[in-house]
Amino acid sequence: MTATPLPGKPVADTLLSAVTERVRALPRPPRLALVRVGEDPASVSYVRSKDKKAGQVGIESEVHALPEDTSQEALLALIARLNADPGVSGILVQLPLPAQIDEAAVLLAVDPAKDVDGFHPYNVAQMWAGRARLNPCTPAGILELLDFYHVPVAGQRAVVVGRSEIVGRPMAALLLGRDATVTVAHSRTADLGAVTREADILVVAVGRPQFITPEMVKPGATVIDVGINRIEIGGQARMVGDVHPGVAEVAGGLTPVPGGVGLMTVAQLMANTVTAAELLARAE
Ligand SMILES: NC(=O)C1=CN([C@@H]2O[C@H](COP(=O)(O)OP(=O)(O)OC[C@H]3O[C@@H](n4cnc5c(N)ncnc54)[C@H](OP(=O)(O)O)[C@@H]3O)[C@@H](O)[C@H]2O)C=CC1
Ligand SMILES: Nc1nc(=O)c2c([nH]1)NC[C@@H]1CN(c3ccc(C(=O)N[C@@H](CCC(=O)O)C(=O)O)cc3)C=[N+]21
Repeated sequence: MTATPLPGKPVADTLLSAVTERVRALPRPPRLALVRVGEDPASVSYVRSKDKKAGQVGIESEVHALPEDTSQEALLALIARLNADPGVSGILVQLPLPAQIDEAAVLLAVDPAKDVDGFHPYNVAQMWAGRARLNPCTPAGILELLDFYHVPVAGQRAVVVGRSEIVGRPMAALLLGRDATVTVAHSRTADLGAVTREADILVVAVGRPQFITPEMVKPGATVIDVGINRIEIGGQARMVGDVHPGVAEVAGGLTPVPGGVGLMTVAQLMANTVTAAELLARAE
């Protein structure tokens, strides 16, 4: 058996054309503020692609690139200014932040109504309660992908490997909200393979190249590979996921890397930005 490939592109394109329509229906274009601290090459490239995608769907964007040695005070001052600016509908602070900055304090400072990442504690609580309007982009994008490919979620056994605040935990919350039976596995999980083999839907966000091997997967399962790992093979730079290619021989469906979840993350950010702008326009 060979798994059905589940590419992100048709899903992202469908989501983005709906976003473009919603942008046109607004009195003025949404504006997305992208904040980056330092020059981490991955962060530079992600922020650039978010900036570019915004332009393609009619969302205005502004990139605030701050030096590596920016103080927490200076970053909080910028966020306060963006919160107060009625022209700004969404604010994203690219993670990770340099060590001198307390990430939790920064996430707490973003106006929850403009928190297009869904990382503010208020939005996190709303999400776990099953009533958030702004959900974290990667997990929300994964649900869009499952729906697009008609993968049933309600009543299914879902296993999420990884418990980060940006992927694993919110993924578990959203799957629970869709009536899956959810297990969260992590580095202290005993007999990980036995746990992952239970999954009808297996979401992998570990950050280790080709970590999930074929014997860890139930035949026919849907496998979502969130991992982005840059490695060198024979002197060639390559991007690989957290799932071993051999899993395609066992799984029923598998997302590619690149071209899978990453595209959904960026598309969902545009959807969240237009949602924030709609809420702001309604409140006026
Ligand atoms: N495609 C996309 O849009 C996105 C991709 N990513 C990618 O997804 C991956 C994960 O990202 P992120 O969640 O931020 O990563 P983190 O490093 O924050 O979290 C990794 C998680 O994996 C768990 N883990 C590590 N080793 C093992 C192990 N041996 N067995 C079981 N669990 C383990 C950790 O467990 P513990 O908590 O016990 O330490 C932790 O919960 C990365 O490759 C990242 O680049 C991230 C965001 C978006
Ligand atoms: N506040 C915050 N919000 C985030 O959403 C956030 C973050 N911080 N920090 C880092 C992670 C990572 N992330 C990705 C975005 C796009 C791709 C993406 O576009 N991937 C493409 C191509 C990747 C490439 O070519 O470099 C793909 O998988 O096909 C991947 C990963 C968002 N993150």
